[in-house]
Amino acid sequence: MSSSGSLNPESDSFESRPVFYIGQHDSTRREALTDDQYGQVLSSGFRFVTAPITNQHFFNRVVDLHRDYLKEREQWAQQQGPAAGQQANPSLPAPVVPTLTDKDTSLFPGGYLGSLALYSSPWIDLCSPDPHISSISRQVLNLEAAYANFCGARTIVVPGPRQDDSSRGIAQYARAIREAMHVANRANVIIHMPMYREPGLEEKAETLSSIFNPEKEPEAGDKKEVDLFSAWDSWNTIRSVCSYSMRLFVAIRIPRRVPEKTLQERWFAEPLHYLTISQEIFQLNRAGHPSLSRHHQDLINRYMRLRSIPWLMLCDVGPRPEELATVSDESNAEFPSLAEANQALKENRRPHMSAMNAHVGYMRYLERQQPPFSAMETPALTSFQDWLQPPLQPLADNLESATYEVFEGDPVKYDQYEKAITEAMIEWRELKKPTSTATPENPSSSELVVTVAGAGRGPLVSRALRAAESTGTPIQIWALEKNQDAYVYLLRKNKVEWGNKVTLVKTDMRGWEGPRLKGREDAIGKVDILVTELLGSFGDNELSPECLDGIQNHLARPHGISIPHSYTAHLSPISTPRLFADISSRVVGDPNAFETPWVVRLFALDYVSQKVPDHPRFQQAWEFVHPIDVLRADDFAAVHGKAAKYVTGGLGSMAGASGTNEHNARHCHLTFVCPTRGVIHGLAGFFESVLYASQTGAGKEPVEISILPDQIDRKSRDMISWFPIFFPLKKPLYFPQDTELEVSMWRQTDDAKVWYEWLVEVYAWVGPNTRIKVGTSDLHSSRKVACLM
Ligand SMILES: C[S@@+](CC[C@H](N)C(=O)[O-])C[C@H]1O[C@@H](n2cnc3c(N)ncnc32)[C@H](O)[C@@H]1O
Repeated sequence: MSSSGSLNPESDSFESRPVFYIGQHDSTRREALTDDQYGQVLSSGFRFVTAPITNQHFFNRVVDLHRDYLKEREQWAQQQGPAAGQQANPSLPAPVVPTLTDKDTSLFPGGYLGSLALYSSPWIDLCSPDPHISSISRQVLNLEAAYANFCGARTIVVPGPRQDDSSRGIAQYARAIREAMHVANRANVIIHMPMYREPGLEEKAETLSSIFNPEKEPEAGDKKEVDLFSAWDSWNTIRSVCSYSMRLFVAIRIPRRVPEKTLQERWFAEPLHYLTISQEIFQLNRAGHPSLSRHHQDLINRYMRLRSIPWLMLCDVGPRPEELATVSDESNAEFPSLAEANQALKENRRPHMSAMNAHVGYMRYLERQQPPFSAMETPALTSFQDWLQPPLQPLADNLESATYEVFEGDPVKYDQYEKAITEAMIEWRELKKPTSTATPENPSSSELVVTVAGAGRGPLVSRALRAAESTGTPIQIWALEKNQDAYVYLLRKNKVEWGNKVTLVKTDMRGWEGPRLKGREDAIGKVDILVTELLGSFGDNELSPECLDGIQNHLARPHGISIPHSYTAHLSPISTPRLFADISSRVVGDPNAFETPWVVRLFALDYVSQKVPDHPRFQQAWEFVHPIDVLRADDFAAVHGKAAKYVTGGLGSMAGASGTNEHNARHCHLTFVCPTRGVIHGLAGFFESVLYASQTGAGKEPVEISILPDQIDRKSRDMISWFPIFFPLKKPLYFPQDTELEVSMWRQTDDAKVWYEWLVEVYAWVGPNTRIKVGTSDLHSSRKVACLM
């Protein structure tokens, strides 16, 4: 059979897609499968299977235990007479579930047990208001968790609470899970939750509560409005009580009706282990085969893009228990009937192998229909998803060649810089601006003085040379670099590639004396176009403003141009439970982990705020524009000398420093609107920059770069040089619906260091004109990991 190029791994045009890992769960299964049955399920296309930890025998034993206890209590009450006070004594003995025996389970260590997903008993009710039932349930869970852990289980699936209304029940459930995780101290625990409580899909299987305290079905009129976020809320309580353990995951049941995007994105950010799809979610297509709606397909495609791809668990789609009960007899397999052999031939399998399960077959089809990985989803880029990196210390540290090589792998940034330099050169000529090489003898010299400061291995120098050539602009060019090793590289490149056209200086740009122009080496000249790329994920966080302050006095006035011309920092509050868990796990070794702005390719996140008029989802914190006309540092240097600095190590310049960097301090206060309830774990930070803004007044678009999610495609599509920055919160901040999140952020400096401080406050609307404060974070500060100037 020929396969189209994009699906044939041998072909050059092969496109890869996320792989579906499909498992099977049977909600009526009360015994683990035998080896033969297991083999049969695998050969029908599944890759893994669930197994109950205990069996029907154990269930019967527990039910009998409770029944006997109730009987005993009644007898005791009759014997003791009507001493109501004694009967209500909470210290009276309650049922204790005896330890498991070999009759209670068909699981034993070894074999393929590690590849099974072990299912704890669905008939317990940890949320029960009946203290005996909740206690028995907790004991059962602990016995099962301990035994599964003993057997070497990697995953234990625990059915989630059946409803979310009782906060008492959810609290009991959450505490019981925490205890079970302590008991099963190695295995991952996965809570099986619905995406939301979809009417008609409530779990009906019997529980201890339904056996002993049957409730009447709610009347039709009792039906409440569906609260889309209630199941997520319960999950949030459970994982919070479990301190965001990295061993705790969630399996979500895909509903029949796919909910709105906000809920889909909420779950997208959670540690999803399984997506479970039960038989009733599938529709039959015209040919009678199972299929899923377009909305379901889109949902699955979205979740399959996560770095840890969730596994798919198909529930109750066969092979049916009765099919498995009649496990193929070897002799039958060797001598199949003619009809069986024919059918097997049609299905391209050997006669004794099971037929491919129709639902698995359909999922394999969906697997092939997924959009192929894009250029932004290479394995290297994907591996950076949600991976925390401490930000660079560009002044204190020197980068390695390999780091520069990574920068240079992204042509988009350099293309935009080249475009900006090109436009600046063209407009310089159009506007007939004088150049810094002009002298009384040669007043109309068109030779521009260009300086690339912080040249690294030289890619911007190459782009500046290319812009000069393409625009026919004569230039004198300088390249400055403080990294001595990169300087060696630049010297070589000048000889080999640039024909010694570039004047290289190994210096910190803040201490550079300025350009000595050709033919006038005894005097210091000025720079017409200053090109720098000192930008961090938040724009100013790698101290571009401070470095540019130190070199801008060499820029020709009034015509000199800085590329970049300006940059802005932007924020958005986000829910990112996985990063919170990751940072929490680092605190022991790194006490500043929660006060460090991390560079991270944010991926599994939920932007909790909605765009409304005047309050966009991404809001500008502040801006820096270059050059600056008046600098206090220049006045200070004139009085005290260039090298003088007064820093007394206070909390800001007001505490004793001379205040020469105070103009680079910033503050913002932003309001984000959240119509639905949720939780935030920190602030996502981004930047954008105008590299060059046209000066001709002809209404030309500025040349820009941006990493803002809603701007990057328009301004610098596919640019990968910067990942966002993440300002974490020490404690997750829960907020109700109709909330405003007020974010305050400061860029602080004491003339020797730069750091950020951030604070989030939660205000809830409780009336048309009344807002009350319902939560606040600590004031966080990155001063202990500040950038040194
Ligand atoms: C982000 S890298 C950019 C390198 C190169 N321009 C590129 O785009 O590939 C910033 C460079 O500026 C240099 N740098 C940072 N601060 C500097 C300073 N004050 N003086 C001179 N070089 C500096 C760093 O060593 C580094 O090589």
